[in-house]
Amino acid sequence: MNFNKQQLRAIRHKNGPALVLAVPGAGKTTVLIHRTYNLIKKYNINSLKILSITFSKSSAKDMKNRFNNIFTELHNIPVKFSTIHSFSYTILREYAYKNNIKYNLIESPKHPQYKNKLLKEIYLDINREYITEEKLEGLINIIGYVKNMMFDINDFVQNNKVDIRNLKEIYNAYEKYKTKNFLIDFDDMLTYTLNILNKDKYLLTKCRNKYDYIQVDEGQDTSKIQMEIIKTLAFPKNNLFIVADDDQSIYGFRGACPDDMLNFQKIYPNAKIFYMEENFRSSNNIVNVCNNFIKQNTLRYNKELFTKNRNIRPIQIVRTETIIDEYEYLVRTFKKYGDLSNTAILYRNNISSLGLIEYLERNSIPFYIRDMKISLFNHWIVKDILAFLNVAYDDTNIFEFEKIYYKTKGYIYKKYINWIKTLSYNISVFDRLLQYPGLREDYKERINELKIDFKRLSKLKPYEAISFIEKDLKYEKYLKENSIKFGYTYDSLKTILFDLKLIAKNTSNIEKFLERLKYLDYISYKSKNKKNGVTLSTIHSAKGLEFKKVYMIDLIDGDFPTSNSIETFENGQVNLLEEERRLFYVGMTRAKEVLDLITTEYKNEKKVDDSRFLMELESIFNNK
Ligand SMILES: Nc1ncnc2c1ncn2[C@@H]1O[C@H](COP(=O)(O)OP(=O)(O)OP(=O)(O)O)[C@@H](O)[C@H]1O
Repeated sequence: MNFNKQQLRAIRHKNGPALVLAVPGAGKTTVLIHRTYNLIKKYNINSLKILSITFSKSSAKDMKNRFNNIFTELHNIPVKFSTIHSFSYTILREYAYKNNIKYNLIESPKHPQYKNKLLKEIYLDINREYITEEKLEGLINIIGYVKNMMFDINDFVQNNKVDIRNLKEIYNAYEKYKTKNFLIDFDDMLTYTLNILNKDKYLLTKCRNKYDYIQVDEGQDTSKIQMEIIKTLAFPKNNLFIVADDDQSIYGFRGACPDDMLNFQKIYPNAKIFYMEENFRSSNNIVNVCNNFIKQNTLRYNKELFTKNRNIRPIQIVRTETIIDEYEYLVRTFKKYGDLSNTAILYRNNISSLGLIEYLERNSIPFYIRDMKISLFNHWIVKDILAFLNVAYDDTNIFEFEKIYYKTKGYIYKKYINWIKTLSYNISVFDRLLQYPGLREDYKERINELKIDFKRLSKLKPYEAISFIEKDLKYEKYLKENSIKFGYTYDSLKTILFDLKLIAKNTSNIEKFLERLKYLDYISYKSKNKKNGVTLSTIHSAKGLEFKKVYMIDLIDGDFPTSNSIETFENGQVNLLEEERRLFYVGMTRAKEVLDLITTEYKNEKKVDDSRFLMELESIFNNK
């Protein structure tokens, strides 16, 4: 590979702190790998003395593979690429061993005190209501944010508006329970490690002596506490080499804090700063537009993104009428290509993949889902719909009815449900309700009506059944009234119903519909090992990757950028909207040759606006 001057300078850097500030596709990872080689081969550094820290397990693995593939002659020399968490864990384990403590990690769903389960129980205990999966994810992010930013929970609650009731009490109860039972989660790994390094001089010296060179990839997404650990370890040699692109910082919500990057020379006055502004990845068309796009952010180091690559194809904005047209556009395009392994569909929110999976599968387009963290088919809305259907087929099923009685019409109270549980389980729940002592006539009428509606529901085909639940059984009303409380937009919830109807449309009966859901769930899960299809990924998970062709979908204002970021922007705060813009930029800069930005005019039968980022891009196109 012919390195440019900027890359060579960075690769040859040996001692002292250095920050490589680079643009996307500038070869940050490439430089880090070649510098590692240089340290070992040219400067004769023992490979065991070099610690390279990456953002995620998969990037540690990718980097190790890239290193081994390029430098085959070093394949039997141990080179350490590790995440900050796994590295911290080794320190924590050693400390625990020395002090005869046994910490238990509660991040696995198999653990009896699994973090999510524990938090759900604490939430229920304190707030007297169940927490939804999304809210739980939000709660976990907030806890992670507080720890990663090294905030005190009292200060945090005082200075921030959060939509989790009794956050402070939940946070404290969670901490107390873990401490008492020697349980830790991923965030604790970091807090414990920093505490250990601060109080155990023996371990601190041992760690400092172990590594002479520390390198950090994706420095922009390192959190405050992670940076503290790294700085503590590197001291006093301070042979710290960080590669970063502040424009690609997309984990602010989890505590990523590029401030230390922006203040690097204040922390290390003798630091070298290398700029790498040449992009080797993308066509000239893509690079030029991306450069102008990101310049609209105010919170950034100014860099000039450029490339010597030629023009290939202008970025295309594709406007479709409906989401279905969006899918059809993709299918039509993909059918023209043979190999899809170098193609990606990127989206802001995981939920965008639900209908897409159905459509791609039905059209025999192979796909690979990169970050299938949760099963979408286990979404609570899907579970609700299944509960409605189960009650329709067996109206004695109190357990299923309990999941939905307050989500449908009829105004049934919890006390009625508790009472009817004392009656025979072989009788219809509606007949049992009718026996409730002193029930008013109008209530009886409502319950009778509900009983008839559920009977009717049992006779409908899947598509009609979901529409019936939505409209006639007033599930839509429930979603509308509760969406904000749950922290969603009503639209995003409607999208799930829309996708379910899309799946239902092609099935003739409920068994077939359930089979189809299970099948889609199964192939989505299995697709993890199938890398020859088009890659489906959130932009967050596509970080660091590159594809010849990229299709960004669902580019609708309110979804991307999120309505929350728009609202805070309108109230004078730019940071959330700027993080959205960076995310958009990360998505666009994954493309080498083809970049299509796709939006739709109607979503859930409602007219929607194009993402404001598309307008910004159009004005960039027009000013050229
Ligand atoms: N000097 C060079 N000549 C040609 N190609 C290069 C050079 N340096 C890097 N590349 C190529 O450019 C692409 C981008 O490199 P790399 O993935 O290391 O960039 P990056 O800065 O880590 O990107 P990003 O931050 O956008 O994920 C890769 O395909 C890499 O092989």
